[in-house]
Amino acid sequence: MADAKLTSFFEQKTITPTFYGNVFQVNNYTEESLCGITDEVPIIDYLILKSDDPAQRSRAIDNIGKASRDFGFFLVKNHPVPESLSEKVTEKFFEFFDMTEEEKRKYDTRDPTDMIRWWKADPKLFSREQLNIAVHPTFHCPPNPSGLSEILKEYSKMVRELGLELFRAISKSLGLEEDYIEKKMNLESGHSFFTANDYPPRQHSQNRMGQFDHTDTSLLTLIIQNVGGGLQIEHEGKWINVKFMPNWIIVNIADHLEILTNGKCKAVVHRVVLNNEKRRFTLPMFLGPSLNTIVSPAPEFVDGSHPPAYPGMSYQEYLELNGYQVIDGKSWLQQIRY
Ligand SMILES: O=C(O)CCC(=O)C(=O)O
Ligand SMILES: [Fe+2]
Repeated sequence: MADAKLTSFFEQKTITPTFYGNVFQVNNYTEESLCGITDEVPIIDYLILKSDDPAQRSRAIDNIGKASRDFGFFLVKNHPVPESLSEKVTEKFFEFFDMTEEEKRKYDTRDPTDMIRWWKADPKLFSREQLNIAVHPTFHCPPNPSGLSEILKEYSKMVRELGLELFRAISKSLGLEEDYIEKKMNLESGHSFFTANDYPPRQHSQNRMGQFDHTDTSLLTLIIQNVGGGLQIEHEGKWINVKFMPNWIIVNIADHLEILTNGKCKAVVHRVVLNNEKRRFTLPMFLGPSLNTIVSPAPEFVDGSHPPAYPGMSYQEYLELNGYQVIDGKSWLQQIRY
């Protein structure tokens, strides 16, 4: 249940969850402003995180902590998810997106609580087709194309396990027990979902936007892509083009880790511009708390000089208030910060 401070917050402010309604903002983007810059981003070597040498492990944990605080973002290389599995899952989703619009419309339900939802953007605003699938605690998947469900289940299990390892490392980097986040956020019954994103290449699109600036609603997001060139993260007032090798996994710190740590970990603001030449597919897995977990800044992160900066509410309420999406292309989190 929302706390009193939150209720008064909503009485004072009118937040209208109009989904990507701000056309002015859309037209406001110039070609130049979408270019982004090339800069270093943190890279974590998973082999070092799992090394037998405690000194190496603790160096990797420190690096994860630093990346979570300074960037809200890092790349993971040498992780255990096989490249062949990521390729298979990508192929299957391309088969899904290549089905007729009539078949896909079965999932165009307009009900944000549905566990499988397909949706295509108004191409005048931005260019993206997406399929949301809730996979934990209960696994859902469309029956077609055949084979998608089996592959997605296997992939989902592996990425979730990787995510749990990262939660352990983040907990330790914060000076806490390694199962701190796992227990506090009830991850055993954590609500996790995928969004499969299909972006056309630039030359087949009316505009350059794939997704407006936003933070993710989850705790942590783990993403694979078929081709680079598209994702940009905001860091120190600049947009960095995220370039990385095939089979590295992108990790975003998301809203609920920022709320839980009272702002110590940063939810990264990011956006997607279209790849100039290639059709681009990405598959973020959004790892969240269980739907009924009330998340507020934990006592470990609150003191006289760090009062709670966010209201407490359940993950379900947060998703509902958010229309299960971002608002006006802006970070929802920025709007609820005290
Ligand atoms: O497609 C990407 O590169 C990022 C996707 C993303 O940010 C999202 O779906 O929330
Ligand atoms: Fe995102």
